[in-house]
Amino acid sequence: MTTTIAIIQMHIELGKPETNRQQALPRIKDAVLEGAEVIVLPELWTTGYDLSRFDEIAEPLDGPTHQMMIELAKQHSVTITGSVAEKDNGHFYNTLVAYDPDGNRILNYRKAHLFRLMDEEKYLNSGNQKGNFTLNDTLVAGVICYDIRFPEWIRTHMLNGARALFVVAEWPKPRVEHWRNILISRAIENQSFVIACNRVGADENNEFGGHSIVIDPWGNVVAEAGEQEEILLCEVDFSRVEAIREQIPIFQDRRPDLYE
Ligand SMILES: NC(=O)CCC(=O)C(=O)O
Repeated sequence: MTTTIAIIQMHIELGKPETNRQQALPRIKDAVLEGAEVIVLPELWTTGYDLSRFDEIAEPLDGPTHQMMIELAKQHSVTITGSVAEKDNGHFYNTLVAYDPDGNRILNYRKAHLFRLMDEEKYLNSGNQKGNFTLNDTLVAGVICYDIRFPEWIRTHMLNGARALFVVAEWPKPRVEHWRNILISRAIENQSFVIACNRVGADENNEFGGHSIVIDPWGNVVAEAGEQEEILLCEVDFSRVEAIREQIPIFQDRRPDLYE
């Protein structure tokens, strides 16, 4: 059985949550019309990296962005995911959430590795929980941008049994080859689907690279966007993971006794 995934590769207006929500809306509706069952939005898709204004624009987990995601999920019977600037008890987080078709929050993952090159460590707290969640009956994982540079972090999610890695990002254009190569490596070494959404456009400091991508557990790129706004659609059959994990049983052949 396949699942239709839609990756919304969009521009994000810096520090303008309501504008970004309104700009995402028609794209999400188009994705639904195309048959999407799972909709993936970028990292910090309502605020961008306006970190110094998070006191004004970050929201608690019942804020307007979450209400919108819940309503869309219920109205269109889809799962919807993306990271949102979170404010909790005076602390700020870059938090990846997912809502199922009943509007239940099935993922609440705070970015674990903060990216110094974009000043995250100055403004944000890091999370310390994994991003595993269940999509229909399939265990998957969700992480945020810089997290993909830490193969051991991704591996811990895969050792829990995840069959797919969802990634949301604001990944700058000058390093887009790192993005592609790291994601392909994470797919091959974990024999997992990788479903990754990057933004496009620019803010005051960075131009972003697009190239949202879907990679199968053999490492083949099965769908890839360009550098402009785009809805990237892809059918994914999560059951393909088993056959590849049987053919080359890396999870059985691991030698954790040697790795510490
Ligand atoms: N938003 C991010 O975490 C960017 C990570 C990045 O650009 C990298 O090179 O790593």
